Order: sequence, then C-alpha cells, then structure tokens
Amino acid sequence: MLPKILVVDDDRYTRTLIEQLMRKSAEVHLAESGELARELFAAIDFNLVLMDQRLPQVKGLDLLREFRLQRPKLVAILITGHADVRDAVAAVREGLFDYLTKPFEDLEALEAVIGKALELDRAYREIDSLRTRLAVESGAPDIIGQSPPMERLLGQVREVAALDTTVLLEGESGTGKDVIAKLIHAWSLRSSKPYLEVNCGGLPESLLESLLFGYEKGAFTGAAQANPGYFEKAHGGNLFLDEIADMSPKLQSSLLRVLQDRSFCRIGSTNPRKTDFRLICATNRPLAGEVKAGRFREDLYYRINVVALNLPPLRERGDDIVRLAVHFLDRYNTKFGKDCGPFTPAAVRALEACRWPGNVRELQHCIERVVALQPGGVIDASHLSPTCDFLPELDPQDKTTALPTLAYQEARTEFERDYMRRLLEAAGGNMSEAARCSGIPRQNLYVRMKRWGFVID
Ligand SMILES: Nc1ncnc2c1ncn2[C@@H]1O[C@H](COP(=O)(O)OP(=O)(O)OP(=O)(O)O)[C@@H](O)[C@H]1O
Repeated sequence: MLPKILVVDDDRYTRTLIEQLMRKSAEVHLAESGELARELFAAIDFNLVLMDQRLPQVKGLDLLREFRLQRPKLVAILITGHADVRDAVAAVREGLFDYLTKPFEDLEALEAVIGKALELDRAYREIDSLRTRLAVESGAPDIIGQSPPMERLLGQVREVAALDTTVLLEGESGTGKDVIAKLIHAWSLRSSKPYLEVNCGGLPESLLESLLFGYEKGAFTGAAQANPGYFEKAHGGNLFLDEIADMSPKLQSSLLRVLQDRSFCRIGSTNPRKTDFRLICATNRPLAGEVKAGRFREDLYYRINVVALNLPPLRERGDDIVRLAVHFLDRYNTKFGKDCGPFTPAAVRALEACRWPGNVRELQHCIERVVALQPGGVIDASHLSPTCDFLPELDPQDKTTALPTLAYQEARTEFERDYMRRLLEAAGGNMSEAARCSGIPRQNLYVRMKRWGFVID
C-alpha cells in the first residue's frame, strides 16, 4: 500500500510540484487551506504532512501543533520561505521532522527528505504494531527485525523452534544471539518448561562444571548440600550455552558424553541420571575456525552444528537501524521519564552511515547515553557524534567497496555530506566564506549544513 501524504499549501505551483514528484511512490492529497487540511486530516491516517508556514487564515506551525495533539507521533515537514527560517528552526526543536525552504532548487534533495520522513513514520508504526503483537504473544522477547536478512532469519527460527533439533547461533558480538535463543524457547513446544542459560566464557572451569552437572553433598569443600545442575534443571525445556567456543577442552569432552548418552552424573556421584533438554549454543567466533585451529573438538562441533543460524551484523540490516533506534528511544524515554526525540534527518543519516562494529548492543548504548544526557527535544547528528566517536564517518575502506553498489541517489547523498563537511572545514566554520567558495547562496547553504548536522542553531 502506498504511503499517504498531505500537502497543505495555498500556492498551486508548490502543490502540483510535490504531487508530480511523489505521485508514483505515494498517495498525495492536496489542501489549499487550513480548513480543508483539517477535514482531510480527520478523515485519513496520513504518513506524512507537508505544511506551508504561511497560509491565508492560520499559521502552518499552529495547525501542525493542533494535528500533533491528535497524533503525537505525526511526522511532518514545514515548508517556509527564507524569511521564516527562524520559525522553522523552532518547529524542528518542537519535534517536527524537518523544514524545507521555498523555492525548491534541488528536487532530488526534496525527494530524499520526504523519503527519510516516510522511513521514520514506518519505523513508528512498525514498533507500535510490534508492541501489540508482543502483548498477544507474551513470553517472546522484544525483537525488531523487518529488514530482509532479519525476516529470513526469523522465518528460519519459526521453522526450527518447534522441532527438537540442536541449534547453533553464530554472529558477531551484539547481534542478538541471546534474544534469538529466548525466542526459540518462546516459540518451541517446550516454552512452558524451564529455559536456562549460561555464559561458558564468563566462569572458571570448575564453577561451570558444577553449575552444569550439579553435585552431591560433600563432593568438594564447601558442598554442604546436594545441588542439581542445569542439565537436570533444564529437563523438559531448553538449555542455552552462550560463548560455547570458550568452553575448556575437559568440559567439551564431558558435554559431548552428555549429548551422546542424554545422561550425566552429578559431581561426587557415579549414579547416571537421564535428562531431556534441547540444546541451543551461541558463538561470536565461527566454530569451524576454532576446530581448524585445534581449540574446539571436531566431534562436539558436529553434534552442535545440526542447524546453524547466522545473525547478520547490524550494518547489513538497512532500515532496521532506524527502527531499532526508535525502539530504544521509546524504551529509554520511558525508563528515564524523558521526552527526547524525534531524530532529525541528519541524525537518521548518521545512524545509517555508521558501521556499528558492536552491532545492536552498541546502538542501544548510544541511544541510552543520548537520552540520559539530553534534557529533552529533538536528537540531531551532533548529539550522537560525541557519544559515538566513529560517527558520522564511514570506514574509508568501506567507502571504496560500498560506493559502486550504492544507488545513484545514495551515492549523491554521500558525496554531498562529504563535500559539505570539507567545505565547512576549509572555510574555518565561517558560513559566509563557505557560501562564497561554493557559490551556494548562504541561506541555502545553512539549510543544507543543518540537514547534515554540521551546524546547530
Ligand atoms: N533484534 C533486536 N531487537 C531488539 N533488541 C535487540 C535485538 N537484537 C539485540 N537486541 C538487544 O541488543 C543487546 C545485545 O543483544 P544480545 O546480548 O542478544 O547479543 P549477542 O549476540 O548475544 O552478544 P554477545 O555475543 O556479546 O553475547 C541486548 O540488550 C538485546 O536486548
């Protein structure tokens, strides 16, 4: 279904221009007055409102405030003349997505801003529908993942969750292996039974051994009473062994025996006990490589590697980055009792341009820090940069490999961001100088610099 856009402008030329620009990718509705805009807004659930500031009877900004009272998460763009830039800047501070100055000189840039605004609206809606779904599917963790690689992964998870096979989750640190393991449990036929997890890399060998196998009274100094281990407690349910590559060679061979016999002995006992758990393992170091290097038993690897699922790194998840950012923004606003956001277009671009080497965990921490430090209001690229020092630069190596595969529009966007940054640097931060060097009118330049988050008002 095409997104719905409302264009409110008394100038026929602007209305027609936007309609022609967007009519293939959106359902565009036009209003030449505030009154008609109110009627349309009451009848249709718009994904985006483009509002002129100077309307005959009402100020566009006031009308948008009215609309936002009815729909707080409305994504809107204010259209202003150069003279009204101050109003527009104030509007963005209030949480409007962006403003555009008339006359529009660069239609591709206009289309790109509208595209980003629609992306943010999509993110809001998807998060809301996810919440509703999760409320129904209680027990499942909050998982954001509508990008094609995540859709594929979640499809595979659905397939294997109900089967009783051992699952190996592979992926870089912070990609969500832990949450996927919980999801497998929630979707499995064992969901009403125990779910136990242990980080094999976080415990000394002897402690991990007693945690997994349990022990009898007096088995070792300090074993004042018998204690069942996870192999026993997980009976009927799912056992998640995280960082399996870190397991010591001794425990690797003990685990292999348990998996072969489906039985084990508590420490200090020779009495074998039967157990029935489904095993889920995770690693952020590919296990095949660990086997090759002689650090992981090959026979255990084949036992574990029955169904291997690969978690894609965040940088390959496209729109999920914005969805996750919105999700974490909501979460930390609630947690800290704040009202930060929304993200400006420059912030959205910066989030998407980042390589996120620490994946979802790093993005989560980045948003948490921003919300913790900001008193409230919109989040711009400049708010993200000090907390994420790798922003907004792309890895130079990546640039050479990524550029040829970018769509023309994205490559152009990349170029403009880079150009504006260098220009501002060369002009020593002086806008008049930057305007003179580039030949771009000062006001126009200011708007572009602001869009990239290189100037803050
Ligand atoms: N798809 C997702 N949707 C929402 N939150 C996510 C998602 N993926 C990961 N997270 C969150 O990101 C954080 C890191 O995820 P998780 O611990 O599952 O990663 P991991 O791959 O197990 O990392 P490690 O290898 O370091 O153990 C967690 O707080 C988790 O809730």
